[in-house]
Amino acid sequence: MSDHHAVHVRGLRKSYGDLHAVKGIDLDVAEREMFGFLGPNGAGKTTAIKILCTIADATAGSATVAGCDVRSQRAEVRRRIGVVFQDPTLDTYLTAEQNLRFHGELYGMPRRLLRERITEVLDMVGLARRRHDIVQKFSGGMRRRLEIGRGLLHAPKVLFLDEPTIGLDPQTRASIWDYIAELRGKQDITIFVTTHYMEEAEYCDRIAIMNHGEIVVTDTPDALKSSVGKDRVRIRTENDTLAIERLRQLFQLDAAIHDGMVTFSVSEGAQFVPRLFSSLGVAIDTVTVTRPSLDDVFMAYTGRTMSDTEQAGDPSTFARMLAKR
Ligand SMILES: Nc1ncnc2c1ncn2[C@@H]1O[C@H](COP(=O)(O)OP(=O)(O)OP(=O)(O)O)[C@@H](O)[C@H]1O
Repeated sequence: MSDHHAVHVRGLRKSYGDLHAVKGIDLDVAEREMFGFLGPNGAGKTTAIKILCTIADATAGSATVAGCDVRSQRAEVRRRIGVVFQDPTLDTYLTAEQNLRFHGELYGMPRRLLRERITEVLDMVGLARRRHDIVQKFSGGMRRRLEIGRGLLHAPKVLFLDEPTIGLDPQTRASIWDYIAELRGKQDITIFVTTHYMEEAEYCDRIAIMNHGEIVVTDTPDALKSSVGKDRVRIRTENDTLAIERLRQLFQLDAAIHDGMVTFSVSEGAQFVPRLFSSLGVAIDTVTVTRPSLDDVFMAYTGRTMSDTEQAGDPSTFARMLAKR
């Protein structure tokens, strides 16, 4: 039922001539969920988001956003969404406040409400003290935060963020995600975000992995990681040979020494550790548990790693780069 979903998509397709960018995807995003669209360049993420934001028309299929049909209720959808796209769209010669005011006026927000909301969102994205500074003086991270604030100005039900951290350094990326995560605590909002950074998908409640225009799997990051394999446990013990022997006897686990530590794979590693301590009968000095990464997940579902797909030089991406020049 679309009424109970912030985003409800069935059989969505988009073709550019012979190129099938989105090949009939189904998707449900719950209200207040942080939902991630993950995939390499050219997977079709931006195309799908553009359709949901009413910027592009679908070739086939249906979609509702905040309960409104993206085809027949465009204006209603637009009023209910906030959008932050990859390409910066701030007026750098205007101040932070002027950028926000301009946007609010475009949305026909009443003057008093607009003044209050500008104060609120600048506070929310940590730019209250830079309100009257021109954007030209802002760092990349500050600009992106201002764009996110602008996307929130008219109190949207659903916020779409297309690669919100692209081109930013790792530290700034982490701080942008902190702001996004904080937002959820403060606002009654659904966040739909695309990224091709695996580690960023960890922030999402659920993620859909998109590849070649199709959604190959949708689940929570934890469930996806559990689905692809076991955790790796490494222990340093008083007597490694005995520890290996006991692991085999007690738990039927095949352990070996790697980098000076007894290493083995087991499901639910964190839950296994207490049993290990209580039953092994060999003193353990240190223990580390490593979960499978989302890179492992991507590999399992697509047969290649994210970096493989980027290094292979997706010709469509290259064509777009040329087109942008
Ligand atoms: N306007 C367009 N005309 C023709 N082809 C397009 C157009 N927009 C996108 N494409 C193609 O559709 C495919 C999907 O592109 P899309 O931008 O949706 O991918 P993406 O997953 O968002 O990638 P990125 O991470 O690079 O943004 C690509 O092959 C791309 O070249």
